[in-house]
Amino acid sequence: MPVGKIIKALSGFYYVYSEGEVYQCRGRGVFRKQKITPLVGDEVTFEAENQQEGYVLSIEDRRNELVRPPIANVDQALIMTSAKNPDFNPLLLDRFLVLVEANRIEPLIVISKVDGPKEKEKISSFQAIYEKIGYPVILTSKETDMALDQIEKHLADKITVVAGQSGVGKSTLLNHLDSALSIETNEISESLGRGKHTTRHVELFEIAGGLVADTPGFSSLEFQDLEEDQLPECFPEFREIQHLCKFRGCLHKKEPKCAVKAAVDDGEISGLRYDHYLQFLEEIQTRKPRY
Ligand SMILES: Nc1nc2c(ncn2[C@@H]2O[C@H](COP(=O)(O)OP(=O)(O)OP(=O)(O)O)[C@@H](O)[C@H]2O)c(=O)[nH]1
Ligand SMILES: [Zn+2]
Repeated sequence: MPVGKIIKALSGFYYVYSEGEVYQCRGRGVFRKQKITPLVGDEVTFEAENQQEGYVLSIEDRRNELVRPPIANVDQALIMTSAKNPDFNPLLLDRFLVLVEANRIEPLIVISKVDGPKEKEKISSFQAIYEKIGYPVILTSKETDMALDQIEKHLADKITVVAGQSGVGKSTLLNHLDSALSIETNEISESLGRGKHTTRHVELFEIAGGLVADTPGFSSLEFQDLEEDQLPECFPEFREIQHLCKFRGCLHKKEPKCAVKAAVDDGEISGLRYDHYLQFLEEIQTRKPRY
């Protein structure tokens, strides 16, 4: 039975990529009965007489599953933030990083609009914080042609979604990565008077030996599904030393003999990251229960 990966879902068809060819498939009837919806990113087995008429027969277990956009098995999130316009926002960056970590997705941080020495100076201390944690950080600007070769190196063999605040340059980057994508950037969509974020299908595009979603990911930045004990797991620099805390399940807040707090006091862990952690923890602890 051939295996492949769904790279596009549109009008009830699933487009399965397998060994260099794309097969247009329908889902098996039993999926609807079992309320299973195949997703872009799914690893599937299928059968097809020809490239127009196939059936998806089974879906492999998913490693993760994003809701908006609906994509399964995402390996990497390219989190884009800008040095200016909009202003660099480390709180928002940490929010993205937590959501990405919670979904077992690897982050790649791209800071855009580092157009000159002034911007470089402004973000250098932040860059150091994230690189120390082990996150890759790539700086881009118009002049350096968006550091495409550096970014492309991270795309091979992965499914990547691009995430980030409005206006940071996600569409600009995607268009540079593959001009065939021709995604509307802000200026164009505004001048045409069309609303942004019009509903469109999700599609994975092959770029630099990997697959990149053409629709930005993580539209909701709330920690809806995250419990308080999962939050420290989303900070790799806490994860690394928390076995040294006196209490198992230490939330690194008021507990005595907490290794994380000690590391913050020593400057080993960034105080800014720790402040954001406390803010997120508070948010989770005061969240209204859902029924
Ligand atoms: N100076 C500078 N401007 C940039 C850079 N990248 C993008 N821009 C500009 O930033 C603006 C917003 O870019 P977009 O690509 O539309 O941003 P986006 O993240 O896709 O925004 P949304 O579609 O609203 O989510 C445009 O005017 C771009 O020309 C950069 O590296 N340097
Ligand atoms: Zn602790």
